[in-house]
Amino acid sequence: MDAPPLATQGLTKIYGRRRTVHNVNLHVPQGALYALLGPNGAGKTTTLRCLLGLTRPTSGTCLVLGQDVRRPEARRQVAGMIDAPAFYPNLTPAENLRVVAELRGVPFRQALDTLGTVDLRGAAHRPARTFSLGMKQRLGIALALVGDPAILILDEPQNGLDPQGMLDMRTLLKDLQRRGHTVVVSSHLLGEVQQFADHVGIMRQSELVLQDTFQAFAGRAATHLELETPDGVTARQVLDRAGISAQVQGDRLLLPSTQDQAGVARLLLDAGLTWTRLAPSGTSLDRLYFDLTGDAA
Ligand SMILES: Nc1ncnc2c1ncn2[C@@H]1O[C@H](COP(=O)(O)OP(=O)(O)OP(=O)(O)O)[C@@H](O)[C@H]1O
Repeated sequence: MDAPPLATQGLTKIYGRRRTVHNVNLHVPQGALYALLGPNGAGKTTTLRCLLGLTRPTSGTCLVLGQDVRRPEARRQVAGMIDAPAFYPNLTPAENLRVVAELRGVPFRQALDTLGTVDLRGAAHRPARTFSLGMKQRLGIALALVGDPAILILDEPQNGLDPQGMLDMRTLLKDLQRRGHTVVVSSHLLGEVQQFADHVGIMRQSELVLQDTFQAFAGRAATHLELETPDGVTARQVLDRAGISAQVQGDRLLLPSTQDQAGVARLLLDAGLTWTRLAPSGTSLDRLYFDLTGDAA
């Protein structure tokens, strides 16, 4: 089996007498858009710093495509942005890219293409100090993309952004994934992460307390599968014939949460039915997150 793009084994970091990361076994699958969630101080940034090879673990290892991140060939596969984006504010994006391209031995033309990916081509020749926070974050990502690393690690890229900036960042993250990058993003905003991540790891007080696909995580919160369809009576008959008991609640049907969502969708489609909503619901995800972390989402 191929090694996953990113993994940690027993990752532990101790600063002085303070244990910041304890025995974390992260597993980030190929092509994932993985959110590392947790309240402030949970140990997310330290974990990401170790994954980027910026901080040496006290014990345990960080593996990039199966190799220790401290090996140069592993380091070349992973890039990112920790805390604030790092660039020369008095230089333009094009000038910043030239500096990074030279450092990484990448042709300048190729480096310049990253501005298209982050939608900053129109601002290529403006000093970066004049940028909004969202533009600065996107410039930071463009710089990380120089050399086309397989894996991107971004520490709270949505922090401090206004709603439009958040939306742009969400779109960019999905686009990076579509372009084939494996992306890891830390956040303390469950509501945001819910809108883009397909995998989730949750940290609390230095430990990884949950790691799963987002769908499975959401499934833990669900007590039932909720179906809204303009043709509830026929839908109920179709489900009944397939041995699925559905309760009627107002204009919705509630199915057991154990039902396979894709299977139910297939049944409805085969019967020529449409629906406006088919999704797990029940205990709120916020509640589940709070129970896991003690943090209000
Ligand atoms: N270089 C350091 N020296 C000493 N303590 C540190 C250092 N870096 C982090 N810590 C401590 O480790 C704990 C975890 O910090 P970390 O930044 O990894 O958490 P986080 O989950 O990213 O939180 P935040 O969202 O606030 O950045 C914090 O209490 C922090 O003060």
